This record gives sequence, structure tokens and C-alpha cells, in this order.
Amino acid sequence: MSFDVADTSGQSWFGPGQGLTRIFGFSFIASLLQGMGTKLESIGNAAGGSNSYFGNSMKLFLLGTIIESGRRFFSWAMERFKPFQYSITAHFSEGDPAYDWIILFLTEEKVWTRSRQFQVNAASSLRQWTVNLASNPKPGGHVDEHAEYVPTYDEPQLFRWRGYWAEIRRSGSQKNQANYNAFIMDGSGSLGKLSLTLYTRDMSALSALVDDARKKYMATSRPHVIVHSADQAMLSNHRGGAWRNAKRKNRRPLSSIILQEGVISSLVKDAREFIKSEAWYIKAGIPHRRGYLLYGPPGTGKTSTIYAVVSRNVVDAFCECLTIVLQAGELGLEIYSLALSSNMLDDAMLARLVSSIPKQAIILIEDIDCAFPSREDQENEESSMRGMMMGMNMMGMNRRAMNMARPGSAVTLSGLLNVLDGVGSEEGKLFFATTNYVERLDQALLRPGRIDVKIPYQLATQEQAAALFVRFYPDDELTVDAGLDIEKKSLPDFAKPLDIPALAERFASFVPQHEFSTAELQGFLLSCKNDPLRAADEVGAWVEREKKDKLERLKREAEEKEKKEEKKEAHETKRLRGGLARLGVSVGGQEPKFEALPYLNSTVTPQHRAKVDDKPDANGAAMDQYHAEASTSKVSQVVDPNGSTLL
Ligand SMILES: Nc1ncnc2c1ncn2[C@@H]1O[C@H](COP(=O)(O)OP(=O)(O)OP(=O)(O)O)[C@@H](O)[C@H]1O
Repeated sequence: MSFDVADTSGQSWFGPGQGLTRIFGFSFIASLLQGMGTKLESIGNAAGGSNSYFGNSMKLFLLGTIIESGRRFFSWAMERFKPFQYSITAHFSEGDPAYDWIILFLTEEKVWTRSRQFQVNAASSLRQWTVNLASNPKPGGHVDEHAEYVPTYDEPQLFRWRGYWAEIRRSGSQKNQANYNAFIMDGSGSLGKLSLTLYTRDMSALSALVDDARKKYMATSRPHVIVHSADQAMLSNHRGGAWRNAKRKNRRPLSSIILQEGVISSLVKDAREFIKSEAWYIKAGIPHRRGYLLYGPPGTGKTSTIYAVVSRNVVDAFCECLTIVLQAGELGLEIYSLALSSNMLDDAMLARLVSSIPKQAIILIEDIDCAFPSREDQENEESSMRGMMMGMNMMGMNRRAMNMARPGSAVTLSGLLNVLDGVGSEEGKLFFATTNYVERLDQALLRPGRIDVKIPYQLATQEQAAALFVRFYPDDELTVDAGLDIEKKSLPDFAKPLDIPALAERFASFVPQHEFSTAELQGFLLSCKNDPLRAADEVGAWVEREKKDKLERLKREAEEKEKKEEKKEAHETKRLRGGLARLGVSVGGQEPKFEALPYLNSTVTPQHRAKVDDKPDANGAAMDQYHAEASTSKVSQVVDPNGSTLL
């Protein structure tokens, strides 16, 4: 006799305790059934041939009842008797940093070798813990070909780790595009989840495995700077675990950042000191956090500084002071970068994102001013929002949809402050922020404890221009050929071919102080990448051209601003007319044009009809009064500032 038993409990057969219990359980049931079956058969035979059918049916019925009862009894017993629960299961959700650790761990442990299904992506800067299917695997298991292979782990995979049996399985993964799309579109479905079952009752084995996974991950990513950013689609869905985008960037040497003397070294010194003095902070009862604000015009090197500083010196400092616990090189720092400009991000989501950042990480908020619109933007926004909200309300859109349609960030100052204060509760977190408009930042944000160090950035000085030139044309890489047509160039004596410092000086002499960003100068030098002589020769003309272009751009911007103002004024006038028309008032002796007044659908009643002079300069005052009085529904008279009655 054989039985097909579905494992509805979802428990695996690999647990030694469970497997044995089940085997013994079934043999007991089988022998019991056999005994009962014989009894029923003998009753049937004694009663006559027609009763053998009854006997067989009863036998089947009893068999089914006993199997089901036995199954229920065993699952009940397994749940109650802890000693038989010989496994621990941990779940890892996609979007959480620990998910990346475990994926890399599985790759390194070669668990994928029995996988028959892979997700194939075109190789990109997005980090994927891929496996190398080539015959000559490279260290770390990465392929530097054009495609990446990520095992899907859809089928449960059994493997050994430090003498323990472990099983991994995946559910609702991103590779299931329909599921992922459903998740993004309407929040149904779920993101990828990995379940890791360890067949032991020793909890410390699980934590050792997770720790091992984390260390492997840190060691593998150490040659690079890993920058995490939030997945916009996930934010739009208002779901957690949005740290799904991770980019691998090459480490940038500190020497490649050209700033005024001492800026970088003091920043590095400060960060290192902060990291090393954790004990002091704890003793003094001060939250162990440090906030840095880098502010100045675009393209002056703020972001580049953070990547360079963080990637080497701070990581090394972390490693140095933690050698007691960890071997140097096992720990790295990753950057979690937040863009407050996203209108998908609100206070709740921001708090959730920050709280899911692991310890010893860098939080970077670029363009932190985006959470606070300028006065001008605020005014524009207010007037445009009134009309937009009204329209959206009429279309029955909900509040969240309105928020998303609203330009700019939905993060408030208090939401941001809460998050920054919360950063302090996680030991050793460094917080970096950059902005182009420091004057827009609230004083509450800038107070020590939230922002401890402020570093100003300026447009390039002549010294910086010269240093940038030298970095572009390192001596040892230049040959006489690189000078090209040296004979033809009538350079003065001080600019001997390939005398890079002299050429750099000449180059810098054409660059006016604090007028161009380092990024702009870099752009020009890139256009003469292999030709230092041409760069030194043509920079003067380039500077003149750029100055002219800038002037024209400024003029154009001023004109556009003026036009915008006019348009805004015209729009306000139109709104006034609309308001008056609703009361049945004709403007400038003309009938109101209803087709041009989108918000109105009221009928003009003759008794409300009146005349009003069309005075554009008085419209603003008239409109204010209209609004004030319309709210109390007693518009009877509108007077302009000069005292003449308009209505
Ligand atoms: N001081 C600098 N030293 C070296 N390179 C620089 C410097 N400033 C800018 N660059 C170069 O210019 C480019 C832009 O720099 P970066 O993004 O760091 O500027 P930023 O100040 O952060 O700009 P934004 O405010 O627009 O974000 C980079 O390629 C970087 O190499």
C-alpha cells in the first residue's frame, strides 16, 4: 500500500527529526489500517457477498479518515514539540541591504551551480551579483563580458555551510516581470524574497552565516564605491525596501580633487577623528554623528569630494579603529544617496528609507535645498496650485495623486529634521549634504548637531586652473609628439614645449578668478585632451566666447522672467474677469467671454449686470477685494486704490 501525501505544512523533508518522525508515523498508520481492513473484510464475508462492497467502501472511508487525522495530528505535534523543530528560517526581502549580502554569499558559496534558471541582463553599471559561467572563473565570480547572469533560485537549493545543511528558496521575485509590474503599478504582488533555512537549532549559526555574508559583501565591494539610490517606482508605490538601485563606481584618488589649500585635508582629518572618537562621544553623552554641508556653485567638486573622501580615508579609518573586532578590509562604507527633489518622496517614506540604512554607512542628500522652494518658486507654485488643485478635485483625484502632480519635493522641513536627528541614534553615521543655494536653508537645519561642518566651494581660482591643467597633462605621459607642430607655434620662451608647469601658468593667466567652475574648465581641457599647447593657446578665445554666451544667456533668462511675470499678471487679470463674470458683470463694456473662463459655468443674471472700466492697473486691487468679498457672498462694490468705483 502506498500513500501520496502533500506536504501542506510547507515544512521541508530534510530535517532529520521531521523525516524520521514521519517515517515512523506512517508505518504505524499502515499497520493499523491493515489490521482494521482485515477485520472489516471478515465482517463483510460473514454477512454475505453483497456486503463485501460495503466492507470495501468502509475500508476506504476509514483509510481516508485515518490518513487525514494522522496528518493533522503530526503537524499539530510538530508545531507544539519544539525539540522536533530542527530548523531556523530567515527571510530576506529585496530592497533591503541584507538581501544583497545573501545573494553575493550564495554566489560565492557556488550554490548556483545546481541552478537551471538564470536572469540574463546586459552588463551595466547596476551592480548585480552575477555568476561567471565562463570556463575560467575570475575572482569574485563576476564576468566582465557584455551580459550578466543572475541565478533565480526559484527551485529550493540544498547546500552545506560549515557542517550545517541549509536550504534556499526564492519567491515573488523581480525576475517575474508580471509580478514586479503589478507591484509597481498598484501595489499588488510582492517583491523578491529569499528564505534561508538552516537545519540546526543554534541561532548563533544563523547570525554567523549572515555576518559571513556581510563580510564577503564588504570585501568584494571594497575596491569600488557602492552608491545606493532609491527606486522611484517603489517610492511612487509608497512601499518600503526601496533601496533597489546600487551603482558601482571606481574609487577616486583624493589627489584628483583640486580645491584650495587645506580644504580636503581638514575634511579628511575631521572625519577620521570623528570615527575614532566613538568612545569619547558615548562617555560625553553626545550622539555619535557628524553632519557636513558642502555648498557652492554647480560643478565646483562637492559630490566628487564626498566620493573621494568617503571611498578611501574614511573607510580606512573605520577599518583601523575596528581591527579588534574585524580584520582590516572586511569593512567598507556604502553611500546611500537621497534626492529630495523627487516628488514621490514624502516625510514618511524618507523616514522609512533612512531607518533601513545599515550601520556604518554614509547618508548623502544632494541638493538638500530642494526640500525648500525659493520664495519666487513658492509664489508661483501657490498660484498655479490653486487652479490645478481645483481642476484635479473636479476630476476626483485623491490627495496622493495630487501630491505627485505637484512640482518639487513633498518632504517638509520638520520631516527632514526628524530624520537628521534620527541619524544620530545609529552609531557612527556620517551625513553629507550638498547645495547650490545655502541661503535657502533654514537655520534649524544648519545648527550644530545637525550640520557640524560647513565647507564653502567657489568658482575656480587661477591656482586651481593651473593645477587642473597639470593633472590633465601629466609630464611622464607626454612626449614631444604630443606637442604637435611645435615649430609652427610661435610660443614665447617661457612656454617651452612640454614644460607643463609653464604651460599651466600660461593657461591659468587667461582664466579670470572666480568666473568659471572647475567642471567648465575640465570641459574645455577635454576638447584638447592630447594637446596641451593648443589648450594653453586657445583658452583665451574660449574664455571670451564663454563670457559672451553667459551674458546672452543671462539676458535671455531676464527676458523670459519678464515674460513669465507678464503672463502671470495676464492670468490674474483673466481670473478677475472670470470672477466678475460670475457675478454677471461685463468688463470694459464687453460681454464676458465665457469660453475663455474655464472655471465658470454660472449663468449671468440681468439684475447683477453692471459696468466696469477695464483698468489693467486696477485689476489686482479689484481682484483682491473680489476674493475677500466673494467669500462672504456680498459683493456689492469693488473700488480701486484711487477711489473710483469699479463695480
Ligand atoms: N574641484 C574639482 N576638482 C576636480 N574635479 C572637479 C572639481 N570640481 C568639479 N570637478 C569635475 O567636474 C565634474 C562635476 O563635479 P561635481 O559633480 O563634483 O560638482 P558639484 O559641485 O557636485 O556639482 P553640482 O552642484 O551640480 O552637483 C566632475 O567630473 C568632476 O571631476
